[in-house]
Amino acid sequence: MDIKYSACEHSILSDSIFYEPQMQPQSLSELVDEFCTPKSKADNQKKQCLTEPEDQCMKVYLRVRPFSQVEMENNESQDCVILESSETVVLRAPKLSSTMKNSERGIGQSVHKFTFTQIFGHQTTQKQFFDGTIKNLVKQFLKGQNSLVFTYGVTNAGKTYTIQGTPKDGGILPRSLDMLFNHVKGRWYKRMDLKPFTCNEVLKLDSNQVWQEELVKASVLSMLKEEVEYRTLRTTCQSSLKGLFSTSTTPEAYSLSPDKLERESEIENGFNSDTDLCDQGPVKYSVWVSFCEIYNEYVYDLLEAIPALKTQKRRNLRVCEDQNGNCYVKELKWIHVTSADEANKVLKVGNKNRSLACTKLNQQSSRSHTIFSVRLMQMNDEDNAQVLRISELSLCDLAGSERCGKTQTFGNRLKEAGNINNSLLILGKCIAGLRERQHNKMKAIIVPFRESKLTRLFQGFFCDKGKACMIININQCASTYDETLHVMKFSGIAKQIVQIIQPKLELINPTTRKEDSMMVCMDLSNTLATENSISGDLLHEADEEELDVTALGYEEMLDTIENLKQKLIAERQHKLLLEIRVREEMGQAMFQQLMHTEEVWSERFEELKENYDDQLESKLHMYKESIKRHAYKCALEEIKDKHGAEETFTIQGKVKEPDSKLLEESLNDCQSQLAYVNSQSPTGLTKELEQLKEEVLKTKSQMTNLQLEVAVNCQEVNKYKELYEAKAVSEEWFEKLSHENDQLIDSLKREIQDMHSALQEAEENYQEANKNVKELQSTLAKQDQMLADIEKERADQINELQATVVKLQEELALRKSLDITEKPPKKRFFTNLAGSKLSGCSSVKYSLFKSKKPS
Ligand SMILES: Nc1ncnc2c1ncn2[C@@H]1O[C@H](COP(=O)(O)OP(=O)(O)OP(=O)(O)O)[C@@H](O)[C@H]1O
Repeated sequence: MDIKYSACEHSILSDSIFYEPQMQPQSLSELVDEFCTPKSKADNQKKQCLTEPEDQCMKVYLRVRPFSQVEMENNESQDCVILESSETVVLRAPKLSSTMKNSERGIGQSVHKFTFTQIFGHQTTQKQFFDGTIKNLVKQFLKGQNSLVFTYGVTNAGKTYTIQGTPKDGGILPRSLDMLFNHVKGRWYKRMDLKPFTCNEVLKLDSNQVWQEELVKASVLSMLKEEVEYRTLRTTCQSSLKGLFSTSTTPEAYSLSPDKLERESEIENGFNSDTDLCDQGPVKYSVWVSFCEIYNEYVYDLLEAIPALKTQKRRNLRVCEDQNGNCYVKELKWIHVTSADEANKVLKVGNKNRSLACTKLNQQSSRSHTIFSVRLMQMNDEDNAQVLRISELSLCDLAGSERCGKTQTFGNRLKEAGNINNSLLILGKCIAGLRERQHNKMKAIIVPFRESKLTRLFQGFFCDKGKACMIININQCASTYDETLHVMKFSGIAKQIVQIIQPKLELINPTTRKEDSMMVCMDLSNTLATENSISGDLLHEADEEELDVTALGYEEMLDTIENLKQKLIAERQHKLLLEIRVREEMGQAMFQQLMHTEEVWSERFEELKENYDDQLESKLHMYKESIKRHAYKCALEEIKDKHGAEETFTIQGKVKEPDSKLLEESLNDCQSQLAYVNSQSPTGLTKELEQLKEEVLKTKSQMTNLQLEVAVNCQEVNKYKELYEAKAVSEEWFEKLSHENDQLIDSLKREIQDMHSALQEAEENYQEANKNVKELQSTLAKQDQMLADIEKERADQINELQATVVKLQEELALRKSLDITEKPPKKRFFTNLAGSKLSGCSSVKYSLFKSKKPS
């Protein structure tokens, strides 16, 4: 099929896409089914989307991969995918697909039609695809817009090919890097002392931290084990260290291919991202990249070396939130790069670690989501740099989607499969929820971003802080038709999402690095309030956020404890429910398998029974016939011997008369034999008789054999009967198992209840303790008050005493002066002195007595 399409972007709804908000789909396939709708409903949705400005709707592109040689040989080409136009594709179910079988049974249709922003056929080159899809998004990224691109499709559909491409023909990622570095060429912010932390935060690094960054970069690039480059890097690193960390490798170090040059001139002719920043002087750039993967709900840094020992685990990273509610991967390595070559090397290192991890941990690449991110920082001044803005471009290669809901595995593997696909399911829910929220602005719609790491990291791009773009990759193979159809249905809803970005106006002030871990303290209560408005889901809230409790006050701490308690309860309940669900699913799967086994055995049993019945019947019939024939022959012989040939004929005629149809054939036989006998000599007849006797003997032995066979068959029938009985026993066992399961579920429910009551009790105890604390606090306050009163009283008494002493001293001085002038008799002076002392002491004693009064 030769299809060339011009780049045009229309936003027409898929005919078969619909989301029912009231429903809570349980699996991806159910969710996908939710998206299918009768035409009338889809038309309503179509009208709604058409009211939104076209360029504000999320772009969803479709890329169809060509057949491989092997696929052609395996008859995979059955015209399942028909590209009708640059926006419309028709999927026609092949004969053996479940979709076809279902449609034959009257469930669903065998032909589906979908529309996309643009469709790219199997002959589209990497350049055509880049130009027609991501190029504009990269332009916007260079202008400061956060952008996300994610590929979605079944395994082997061409997702990695689309993102990374081949060394000779790069995909959208290397092309975006080329475009970026061509744009910033010669306008580098040469120092490494400013590092973007999130899209709104910049860290100011001191010389030691810059040195550390250089070392990290050198160690990451050295993982490629390209000796020459490693040596160059070390020299670069050493020279940069010598030069007080002032410069990095020069951006001019990489050569420009003709392709690059072409793109460069395109950029220069096509747009200038600096136009709206020109009033702030010449713009300088700094580029940082990271590469991580989400496997089984664990985030791993792909730029971190895989542990050499099998016993050592890979370090999994945490997803945290900054003060503005932006999610980021804590401790993820961000490498400062100055050329597309360096960025490509980082990509190679990540890929190497990814593939190594695959062999070591027996993972498959399609089971993890990988995210390559680029942060572009724009500054206005070399000496006193002011950060104008930071933008982020993330390219995500999602895991193959066909495992969703289809994995009929048991036990741990079932759990694992559930984990792996959870993020895809939640992504679908988020996309559906977002559309619903936009559609029903008055309603508080829950968008469960917090339910998976992937959607937590995607949240910003979906919620006013950036733009997202989806690439659907499909192959045209008949064998994966059903999965491909799911992917197509899944993608449709995304096209209806409207994305309006809040403009960033303020300059970003660099902050110093707080701690090595770059932990950001958060007011959890505020976060919770915001979160509730966003998701309303306590279940997974802030489960991994960092919280500096020392920064919180007493009341806040109590709130935090309360919140954490709630979350713990919710988490436990969620885990229990999950376990119950998994057990139920396992039980159901086992039950189905048993039912299936039973059906197969019953069918086989019936078949065998019928076969043996037929065989027995035909053999018995044969016996009867041959015995009859033999008896008749014997009878004729006897008659012939006794009465002669004439009589024999008359008897033969009589026998014939009653028209015994059964014996007609035998009689004819006998007649011919008789005629033959008549024509034969007596010796011939004797011979014939001998032969007949032999025949009788043979028939007898045959009969014995048949009897033996019947006995063997009976044994076999008994065996099957036994098997049937065994099946009944296994049914019983299964019933017992399900009974045990029920009991387990009951006990788990009881446990939940016990936990509830224990928690309630704990809460009551806690409240009582709290009350006691409050009482004690009020008593303490009263005592403090009393102490203050006593101290005040004491101070008064001391003042009083001091006043008395002063008074006495004055009196003494007065008396002394009087003594000198009047010289009264000695006796009287002492009497006076004693009298005054006594009065002073009594007052002191009195005040002391007062102060000692019990409080
Ligand atoms: N447009 C294309 N043109 C030519 N070959 C392609 C194209 N797309 C994919 N291929 C080839 O198809 C194969 C599968 O592609 P790829 O590995 O990208 O699939 P995938 O969807 O990433 O699979 P997985 O989910 O397992 O990682 C590769 O050999 C790739 O080279």
